[in-house]
Amino acid sequence: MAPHADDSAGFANGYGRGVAPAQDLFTVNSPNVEYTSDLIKTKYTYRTTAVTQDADGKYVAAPKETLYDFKVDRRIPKLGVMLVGWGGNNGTTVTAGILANRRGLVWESKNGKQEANYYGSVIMGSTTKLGTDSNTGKEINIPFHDLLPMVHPNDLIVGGWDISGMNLAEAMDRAKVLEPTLKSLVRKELATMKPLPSIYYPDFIAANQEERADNLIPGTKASWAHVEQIRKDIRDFKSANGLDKVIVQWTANTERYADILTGVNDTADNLLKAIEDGHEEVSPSTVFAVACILDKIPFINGSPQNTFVPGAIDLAEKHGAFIGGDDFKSGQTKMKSALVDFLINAGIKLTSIASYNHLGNNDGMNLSSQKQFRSKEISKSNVVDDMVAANTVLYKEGEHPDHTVVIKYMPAVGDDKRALDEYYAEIFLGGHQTISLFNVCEDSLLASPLIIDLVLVAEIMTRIEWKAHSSEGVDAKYAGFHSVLSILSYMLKAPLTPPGTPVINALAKQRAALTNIFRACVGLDPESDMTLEHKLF
Ligand SMILES: NC(=O)c1ccc[n+]([C@@H]2O[C@H](COP(=O)([O-])OP(=O)(O)OC[C@H]3O[C@@H](n4cnc5c(N)ncnc54)[C@H](O)[C@@H]3O)[C@@H](O)[C@H]2O)c1
Ligand SMILES: O=P([O-])([O-])O[C@@H]1[C@@H](O)[C@H](O)[C@@H](O)[C@H](O)[C@@H]1O
Repeated sequence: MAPHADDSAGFANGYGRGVAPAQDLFTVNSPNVEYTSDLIKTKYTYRTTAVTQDADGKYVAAPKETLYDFKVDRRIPKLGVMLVGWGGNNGTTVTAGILANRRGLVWESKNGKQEANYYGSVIMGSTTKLGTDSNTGKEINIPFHDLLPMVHPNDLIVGGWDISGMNLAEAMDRAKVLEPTLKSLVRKELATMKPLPSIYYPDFIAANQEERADNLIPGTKASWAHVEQIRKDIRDFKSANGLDKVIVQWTANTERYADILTGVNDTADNLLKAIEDGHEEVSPSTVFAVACILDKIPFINGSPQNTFVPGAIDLAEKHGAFIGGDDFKSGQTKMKSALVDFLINAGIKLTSIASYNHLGNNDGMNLSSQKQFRSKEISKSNVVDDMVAANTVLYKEGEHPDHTVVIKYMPAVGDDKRALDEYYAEIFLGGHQTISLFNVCEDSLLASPLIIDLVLVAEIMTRIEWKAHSSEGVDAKYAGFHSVLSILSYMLKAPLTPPGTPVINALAKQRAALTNIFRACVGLDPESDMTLEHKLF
């Protein structure tokens, strides 16, 4: 989506919105924070608790301090986002939504006039506590987006690929997500947008998707030509739009899991060779991931399949490229990750979770195929594991609640997915608590803001570097965060983490990690909510 004619001013300095650092909402007054025209440099003391066990097996907890230098590039880039599956419900909805916000559109709805907004985006729609007013003692909260110099979604240039050749206006109609009055205001521009042809390996998605596959790059299994075509598409998109950076997100259909095969996708070299050899176990999403990794283009997987086979993670680490995933956490699972966190941390023993949902969009049709459903069942089921394992008072080793996930394709409800959940728990003295939820999730209107959050966070992470604080005065080199961006977990059902590191699904912990890492990058301690200033006096 080329920037709208009257938006050219938004790119005054050719480097994004040209928002001068001086316009930041706040500055930090600290000897550990230095501002230059292009950088925020901080010396940060990371405080944790190291736990060991003594000879009697008793825990010994010791405060631990690690000194880091962080560096944030304040210059906001002109950013493009390329969606794989651009012609889908999410792709068309997020594109129309960015356009509507950029233009400040207002349209008639059954409830009266509706203004464009970014509700449902944690970055654009929520606030975070900066601190406490020194005079009044009141909390000062600021828009999350202002915690760090992030790209504004109104400035995103959107493009992408789809196996369906429908232009975005026709695809928007096919999606049946948006109000006709809004569609009429964006139709003209969306009609000028046509997804690039994509790769299509029929065995990886449901057979019922074949009828829309009319916009294809030749070849039905992995090939180096496919990798090179995708790399070229990204280069051309970046050049045609005068972009500083591009981020790619998979919002195409859910694929079946790829088998993990020694000698095929277990290492970077084997994966590259498997693509060269056209191995049938390399999925389209993994081909896209490899193409992006080779050019250090951040690639995020919004679907549940195992795009990031071990060889892809190995390749990302070798190239210092960012990857993130899996599976947008938009409705039923987001609710679950908050509710289970609350119940178990309240000492209530969840013993059964039944999650049923039905939906009538194309995603639902694809998921009506068992292999694709299995990918989704895994991501929707594992979300409670960390919370259960952390509570050894309620659960013995290996014990966990019964948990079932059902998804049924019911065309009539379209994108307005119905989620029905029952949470059954043991409470005091043999009592039980039963919680039943009926949750209508307008899937694409919930997922689209997450696509934006994933882009904004992944992009700022490309402008943050760290190094261990040199005690001997010898400057170690700055480096980026680990290739696997686990900081994205708040937006994802099955968070990808660096190999061997724990998966955190508790929603509150995920948001706290995002908040406090950003706070550290401007030299502020984690927000503890202790508010001793209101408890000691
Ligand atoms: N709330 C949500 O909508 C939500 C939440 C979590 C995850 N997801 C996942 O996001 C993905 C997209 O959801 P949706 O509702 O937009 O689905 P959708 O079926 O409307 O869109 C998917 C698009 O991908 C295209 N496609 C399929 N294979 C492709 C390929 N190899 N290359 C390029 N395009 C390809 C299809 O033609 C389609 O237009 C699905 O995997 C879904 O499971 C959605
Ligand atoms: O995020 P969430 O609402 O738990 O999960 C959703 C599922 O319930 C739905 O069946 C599927 O179509 C969506 O892609 C999404 O994954």
